[in-house]
Amino acid sequence: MASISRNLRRSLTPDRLRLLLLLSQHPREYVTAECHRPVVLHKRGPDILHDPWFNRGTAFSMTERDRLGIRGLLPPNVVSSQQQIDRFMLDLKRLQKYARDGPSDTLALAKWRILNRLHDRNETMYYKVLINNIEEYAPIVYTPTVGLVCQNYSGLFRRPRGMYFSSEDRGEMMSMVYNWPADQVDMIVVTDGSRILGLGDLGVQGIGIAIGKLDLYVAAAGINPQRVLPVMIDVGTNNEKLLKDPLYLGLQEHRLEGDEYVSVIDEFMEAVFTRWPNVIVQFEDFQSKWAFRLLQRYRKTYRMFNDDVQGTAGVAIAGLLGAVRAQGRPMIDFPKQRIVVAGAGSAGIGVVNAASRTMARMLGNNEVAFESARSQFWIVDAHGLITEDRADIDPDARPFARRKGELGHQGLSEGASLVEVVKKVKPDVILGLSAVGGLFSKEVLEALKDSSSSRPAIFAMSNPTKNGDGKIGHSNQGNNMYLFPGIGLGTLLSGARVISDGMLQAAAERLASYMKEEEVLQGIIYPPISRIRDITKEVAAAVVREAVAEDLAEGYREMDARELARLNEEETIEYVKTNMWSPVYPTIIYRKD
Ligand SMILES: NC(=O)c1ccc[n+]([C@@H]2O[C@H](COP(=O)([O-])OP(=O)(O)OC[C@H]3O[C@@H](n4cnc5c(N)ncnc54)[C@H](O)[C@@H]3O)[C@@H](O)[C@H]2O)c1
Ligand SMILES: O=C(O)C[C@H](O)C(=O)O
Ligand SMILES: [Mg+2]
Repeated sequence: MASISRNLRRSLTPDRLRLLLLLSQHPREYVTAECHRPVVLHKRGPDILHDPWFNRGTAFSMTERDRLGIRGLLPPNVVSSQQQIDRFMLDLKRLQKYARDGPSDTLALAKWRILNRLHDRNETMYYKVLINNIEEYAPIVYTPTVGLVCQNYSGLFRRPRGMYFSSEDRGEMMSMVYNWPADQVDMIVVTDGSRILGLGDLGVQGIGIAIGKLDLYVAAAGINPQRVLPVMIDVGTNNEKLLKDPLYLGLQEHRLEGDEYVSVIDEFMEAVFTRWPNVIVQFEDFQSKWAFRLLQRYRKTYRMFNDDVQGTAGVAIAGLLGAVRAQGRPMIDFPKQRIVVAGAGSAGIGVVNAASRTMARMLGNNEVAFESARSQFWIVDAHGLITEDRADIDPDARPFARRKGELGHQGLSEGASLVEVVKKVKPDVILGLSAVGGLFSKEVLEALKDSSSSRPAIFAMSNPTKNGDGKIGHSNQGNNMYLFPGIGLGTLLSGARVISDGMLQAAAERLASYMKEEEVLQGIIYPPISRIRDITKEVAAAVVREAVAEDLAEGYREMDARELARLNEEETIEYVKTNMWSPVYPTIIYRKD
C-alpha cells in the first residue's frame, strides 16, 4: 500500500485502484479474473454499508463514495484492505492482552461493545435497555467509558454511525448532507474532536462523544432516534501519536487554523440548516478558543448552543444554588458566596460568566452589582491564580482576573497555588473543571476546613472521572447531562429560532428547584440519574415557557405559538411528555413507492 500514494489513489478509477491494490497486497496468484469482475449493485447509500456482501467500510475509495452516495458516511481516511485487517487484528489481539494484563476498563469496554452491537441491530430494543437501566448503562454509553471508547476508536470502529465532514470536503458539504438517509433531523451533536472530555485532541475518534450525547437525547429527552445525527468535523489533528498511527481513521495532517477553520464550520452550518431548517445543533468538546468564538458567531442566527460552555454553566449554577440551600441559607444569599474555580477553559469560564450574571441579577443588575459579583470569584488555571499581572492573559478570562488592589490585603499574588488560594480566601465553594487528576488533594481539602462557610461545597466536575477529581463521588457528579437533553427538547418543542440566555437560565433554575428541601439539607445537590427522564421533561417545559415568555416560540407541528402561550405550567409539562418518544415497536405498514 505504501507504494500507492494518496494522490494516486484518489486519481484512479475505483476498478483500476482495486486491481492495483490487489496486486500490491496479495501474491499474484490470488488476483484472478473472477475477483476483478465488476459487481452490479441495485442499491445506493447507507443500504450498501449495511449489506455485508458489498460493504467494504473505510476501504471505499473517494470516487466510489461519490458514485454510491456514501460520501460523508465514513471516516475520511481511505484505507487499504490490508490496513483494515491490521486494525481488526490489533483489536482482536488487544482482548487477549487485556485479559492477561487485566486493566479494569476491559469490562466496561466489553459492555460497550455488546450494547453497540445491539444499537446496530435493533434501536428500539437498545433504547429500551438503556432507559430501563439508565443508572447502570449511562456510564457505559456516555461518560466515563465513552472517553475510553474514543481513545480506542480505531480498533472499535465497526459500522459507521453519523456523518463526517473533513477539510477535504470543502465545497461539497451542501450536496453531501443529502447522503444522510433521514428527511427529518431534530438534533445534531457536532464535535471537531479537539478537546474530548479531559483527554485532549482525539481527532476523528471524537465522533464517539457525539454518539454518546445523542444516546442521552433519545433516552432522557425522548428525541426520536431516527432524527438524531452525530457529526464529526475532521480538520486534522495536532495529536502527534495519531498523526503517525497507520491505523488512524482521520486526516493525518495538522489542524486547520484561523479563517480556513472557520470557513469549514460555516460551510457545515449552512449545509445542515439548508437541508433541515428546524434542526438544533449542539457544539461539543471544541477546544475553548473555538468554543467561545463559534458560540458568539452563530448563536444569534442559528438554533445552537455549546454544551460545555452553556450546559455545564447551568448545571453548576443549579449546584451552587443548592449549596447555598444546603448551608441552611436563603437562595438570595448566593451573591455572598466566595467561589474558587480550578480551570479556566470553556467550562470554567462558562461557569464563572453565567454564575456571576446570576449573582448580578440578584443584586439589581447594574454596574455595581456586576462588579460585586465579579469579586466573588478566584480562578486558578495551570499557571496558578489569574490576576491582572499576568502577561498574555486569555481574553475570555480577563474580566475575572483578580485586581491588583485586591491582592495585597488578601496576601495573594499572580500564580498563587490552589492550596494558597483556598487557605487565604476561605471559600464557600471550590469547583474543579481542569481535566487534571488529584487537584483537590488532601492539602486542599484540609485548607477548606478553615472555610468561613458552615458547610463548604466541593464540585468535582472534571472528566473523565478516572483522571479527574471525581474520586469524591461519581454517581452525583454535576454533569451537563442534567441539562442538555432538556435544553434541546424544550427548544424543539417551543420552536424557538435561537436559544436565549433566559431559556438557559430557566433550565438551570428548574434543575435547582427540582431537589426537595430535605434532600438538599442532607447535602444531596443533584438528583439520581434514574430520574433523568423526569428531570429532562421538567427542564424542557421550563425552557418552552421561557421561550414563550420571551416571544421566541414559533410553535411545533400542530401546536402554534398562540396555543403554546395558552398552556399553563402543568399543561406545558403534559405537552412535553406527550411529545417524548418511547421505545415501543410501532405498527409497520408496507407501501411501494
Ligand atoms: N461535568 C461536566 O458536565 C463537564 C462539562 C464540561 C467540561 N467538563 C470537564 O471539565 C474539564 C475542563 O474542560 P474545558 O472545556 O474547560 O477544558 P479546557 O482544556 O478548555 O480547560 C482546562 C483548564 O484547566 C486548566 N488547568 C490545567 N492544569 C491545571 C492545574 N494543575 N490547576 C488548575 N487548572 C489547571 C487549564 O489551564 C485550562 O484553563 C474537562 O475535564 C472536561 O471534561 C465537565
Ligand atoms: O461529556 C461529559 O460527560 C461532560 C462534558 O461535556 C465534558 O466535556 O466533560
Ligand atoms: Mg463536553
